[in-house]
Amino acid sequence: MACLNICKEEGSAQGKPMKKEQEVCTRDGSVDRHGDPAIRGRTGTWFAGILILVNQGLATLAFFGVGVNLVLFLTRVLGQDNADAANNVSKWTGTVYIFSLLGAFLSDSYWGRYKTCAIFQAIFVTGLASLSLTSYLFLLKPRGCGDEQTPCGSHSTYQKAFFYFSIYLVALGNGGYQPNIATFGADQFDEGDAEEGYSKIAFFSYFYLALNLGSLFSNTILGYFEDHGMWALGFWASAGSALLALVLFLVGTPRYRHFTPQGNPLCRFCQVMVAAARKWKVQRVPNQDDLFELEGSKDSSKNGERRIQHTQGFRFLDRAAIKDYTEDENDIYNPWRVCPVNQVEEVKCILRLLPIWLCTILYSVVFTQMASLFVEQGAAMKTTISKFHIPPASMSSFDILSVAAFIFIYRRVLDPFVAGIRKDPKGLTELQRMGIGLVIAIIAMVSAGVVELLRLKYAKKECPNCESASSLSIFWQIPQYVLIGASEVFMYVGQLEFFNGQAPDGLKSFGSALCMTSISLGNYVSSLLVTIVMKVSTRDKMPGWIPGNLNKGHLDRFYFLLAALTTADLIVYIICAKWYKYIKFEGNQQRNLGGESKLSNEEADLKVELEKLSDFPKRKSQHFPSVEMWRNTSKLLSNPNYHHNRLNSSLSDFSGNGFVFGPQSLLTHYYSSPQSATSDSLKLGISNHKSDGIRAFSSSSAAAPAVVDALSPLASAVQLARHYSSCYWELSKARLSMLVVATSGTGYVLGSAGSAVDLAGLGWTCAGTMMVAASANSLNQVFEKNNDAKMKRTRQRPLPSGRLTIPHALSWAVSVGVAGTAILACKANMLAAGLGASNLFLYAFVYTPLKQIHPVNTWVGAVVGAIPPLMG
Ligand SMILES: CC(C)=CCC/C(C)=C/CC/C(C)=C/COP(=O)(O)OP(=O)(O)O
Repeated sequence: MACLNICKEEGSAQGKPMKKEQEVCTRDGSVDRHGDPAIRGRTGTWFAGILILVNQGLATLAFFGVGVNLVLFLTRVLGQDNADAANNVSKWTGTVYIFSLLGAFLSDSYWGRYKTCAIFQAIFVTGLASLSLTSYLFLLKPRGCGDEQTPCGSHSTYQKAFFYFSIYLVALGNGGYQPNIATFGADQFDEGDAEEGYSKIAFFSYFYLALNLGSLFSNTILGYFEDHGMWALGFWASAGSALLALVLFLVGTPRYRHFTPQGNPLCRFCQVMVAAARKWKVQRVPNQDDLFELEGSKDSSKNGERRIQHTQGFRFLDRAAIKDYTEDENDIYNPWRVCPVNQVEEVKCILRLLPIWLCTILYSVVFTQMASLFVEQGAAMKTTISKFHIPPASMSSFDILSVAAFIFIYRRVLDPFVAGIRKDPKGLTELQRMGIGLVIAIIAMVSAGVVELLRLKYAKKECPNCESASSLSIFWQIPQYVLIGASEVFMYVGQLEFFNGQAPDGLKSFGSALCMTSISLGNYVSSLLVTIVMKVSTRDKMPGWIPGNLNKGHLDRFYFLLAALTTADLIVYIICAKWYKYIKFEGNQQRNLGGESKLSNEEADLKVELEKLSDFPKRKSQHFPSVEMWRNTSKLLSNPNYHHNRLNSSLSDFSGNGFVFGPQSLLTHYYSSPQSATSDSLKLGISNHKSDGIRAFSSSSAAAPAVVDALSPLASAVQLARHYSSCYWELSKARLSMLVVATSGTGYVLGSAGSAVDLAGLGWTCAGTMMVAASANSLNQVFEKNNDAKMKRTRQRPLPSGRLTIPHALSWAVSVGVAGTAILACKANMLAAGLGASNLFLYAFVYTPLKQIHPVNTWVGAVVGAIPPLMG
């Protein structure tokens, strides 16, 4: 009601007709900083979201600026031995994750996410500043010590105490802030709105990307300085970055949306358990109507929290909601005797999440290998290219690049592709994605095992007695890093979305903390596993699988063991995922992120109508819309809720997801001007309203067969051929590709200087280059469909104009790309094919995503342009 009032004031204050409630206020119960219902246009969404993403990137940079080389600091500066240093780092890392539970608890119960983030970030900055100061003033003595050659002097107990106090402040600050910032970012998008719900899902991917980019900077640049003894610089840079992150966070204060904390969840949990146990002997579990519900102001759902639908599982807990008092006692109910259904369902939700969460721990065991055994394996390989040394730990940059590329591939290609195939805008659910993450993790472990086998083979052949060395290049590790990066995108982004979306409203931060604790437990399980493996494998005086000298061990077997364990975990996971029931809310409070439905009720109705309409192209004998279709359409259009913008945004939402429905343009056409839809244009499925007057086919190429039925066979064949050839021409940016071919051909001719030009070779090289360039351009357009739709220059391209579907364009791109590379490989040489394929990758998967992120993409574009002459 409060929301309605505010919205009324909004409308009348401007002297305009009053806007509808859902257009102005958020529908998820979020409030602004004054506690009033949040107004959609003034709060949240991407302004707040981007601030939070940048804040996360900077804070991660700061955290890893300390974490990445802490073990080196302890050995070189504080003079600890390797084992003590490793132990201290493990304790410190573990503490970060324990503090994450504390942060989640405080924010869910009392402080709310904004306050918790601000307080813990302030602690984080204080810890970093104190660490920088302590190091600079007391620990880095004599000046310049702490690199590989110069050890530092001894330190007093006070100085060491200051150091530990500082790094544990950093742990407290980061731990308490981390789970809350992810959830707080997600809070900025209203699930009740289709567009914002979609942005919320995107937010989790970008959040993970920001996290990775921040750590990339620390792993490479800060790591380099610290490794060379410039510790104070590294720590001050971290402190500065954390301070900047905090300032940016505070800058967004007026724009944030908030959710009111719901009180101590531990207490609510215990109440349900105690109340259920007290009524253990109650025979009959009543039906839902007999269960206790809070009414009026006591109902937490009036407080922004949605009521969870009653579910059938864990029925013994329903006993907690059996009323065991008479009606007149209603006002003074004892929460330790009877609990409302919503409270009981909260407990059930968490119990359902636990098996899934347990299955994710083994994935984290695989993930942690990247920071430990992968590095040791890399150190035992050939780490030089000519005179340049590649630090084995820096190979994790491939993981980070892979994360960036796969976030993009997942969001722009795979999800729309799956949605297109399933004819369902949902795409993959979080649980499915986490399953895919496990599968990729298994492949990564197999790949690491195979590389280790090869490494051992080379080591034994060339230098049987060498200490941990092999002539196999460290670049053979790239696939395992890339695969781990890909698996993270599916597993960790899926996990973030899943635990955040599936946790009850009062426990959202706890949901994010579950992800963090899974990583931390992965660390502990990993060291437990290593200990067990070493104990078993060192029996009978054997060196064991993972000895100091890896050439004497069998790291390959350890990787294969992990692959086998992850496979077993995958099987258990599938069973748990099948058993899992997504959270559902009562009435129109249905959530969008649950995977069951990403649509609000309004959109769901619209989708049903559209799905009926989408049958149109399949009914080949019907060239005119059926009476039922007309009725559905007019019902849809006469409904005032489906105002123009909403309809269009819903349509573009569906098509943005690759959801194929034929009469999209038809429907938009009807809606914008029902009278102008001539029966001819309906019959042909051709829309006449394109701005450039081009008669284009209707939005989906799936509609083409229906169109063709209306014509004579020959005319239809010609029409189809013209349609597709013009689509492929435009998709391949044929004129640009021909220019590329010209540079490649010139290179070929210049390269044949002194001898006659082999014309056949020239022809094949040009053809191959043309096809690979066409493929690169087509992929570029697939990834840029949504952006192209926004610009006048590009909105007529085949994908944004709806003349071709994404799966169709992808099939074309893959076919010409593979064929072109094969032609170059067979008819030119492997170098040309390799350059062509790499250039395709560079343009489609590096330049294109970078284009939206940073102007540095122009440099990548320059390289892309420079490679074709080299191919020639
Ligand atoms: C052999 C091989 C793979 C060659 C590739 C050559 C190639 C495609 C060069 C294009 C280079 C480039 C930076 C184009 C701009 O794309 P854009 O995305 O900025 O253009 P847009 O905005 O018009 O889509």
